[in-house]
Amino acid sequence: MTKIDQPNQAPAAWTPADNKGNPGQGKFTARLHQSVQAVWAGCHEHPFLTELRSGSLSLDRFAFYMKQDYVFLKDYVKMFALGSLKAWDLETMGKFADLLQQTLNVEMELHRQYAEKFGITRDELESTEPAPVTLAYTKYMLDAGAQGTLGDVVASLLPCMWSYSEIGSEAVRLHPECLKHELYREWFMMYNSDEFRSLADWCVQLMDQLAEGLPERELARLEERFVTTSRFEYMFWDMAYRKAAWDI
Ligand SMILES: Cc1ncc(CO)c(N)n1
Repeated sequence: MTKIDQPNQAPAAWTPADNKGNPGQGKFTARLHQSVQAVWAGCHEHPFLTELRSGSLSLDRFAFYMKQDYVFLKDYVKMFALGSLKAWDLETMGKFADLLQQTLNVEMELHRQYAEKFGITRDELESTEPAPVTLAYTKYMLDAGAQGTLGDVVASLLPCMWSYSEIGSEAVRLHPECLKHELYREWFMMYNSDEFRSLADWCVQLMDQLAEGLPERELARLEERFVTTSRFEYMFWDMAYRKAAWDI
């Protein structure tokens, strides 16, 4: 397996299969990246992220995001449990088990501490009711993972890691002023960290490995998973900006 030299950049170009049965060229993740270009660009340019970068995002919008993200993380770690369950080799099983333990016991505690800085108590986080978009996103992802193969688990998870890593690194590279806000800077530091980048790279490489030799019918299903959770990523930003909870 080749190392991706430029983290957060699309892997080498991909060409589709021809109609004579010859497979496409290049990495599957290049095809995936291509298929969500408009969706991910929509995320980068969504007012939630443009205002977060400039520091003008209102604290109540960010607090709404933090609370829903906590709900999201609870199901996100269950995807790691599914990853461990569906993997066949000890190395991948162990990697997902590590991710589960690390996210559940370390990242979520950091999330609770970070939320406190916005005046959100631990009780408030624990008792947050999932908003419709959060519910649709997490339950779609868990269902895709539960019904499918390890490929479905990874394809559904990949936009979470890869898009956040891209958002964090592009923000710091192109909009370094995002590190000036006393509260939001921590968020950018986290998603621009080497640790998060290597997590995203690992997930990209695993996706390519799992896609190798699969028939087009299965690749198309994995692509659909990837596109769907990418669209949910967009909707999550939009939900937070509009603070869209249940309205009935
Ligand atoms: C909604 C969402 N997607 C991805 C991540 C990255 O971990 C996150 N924290 N929240």
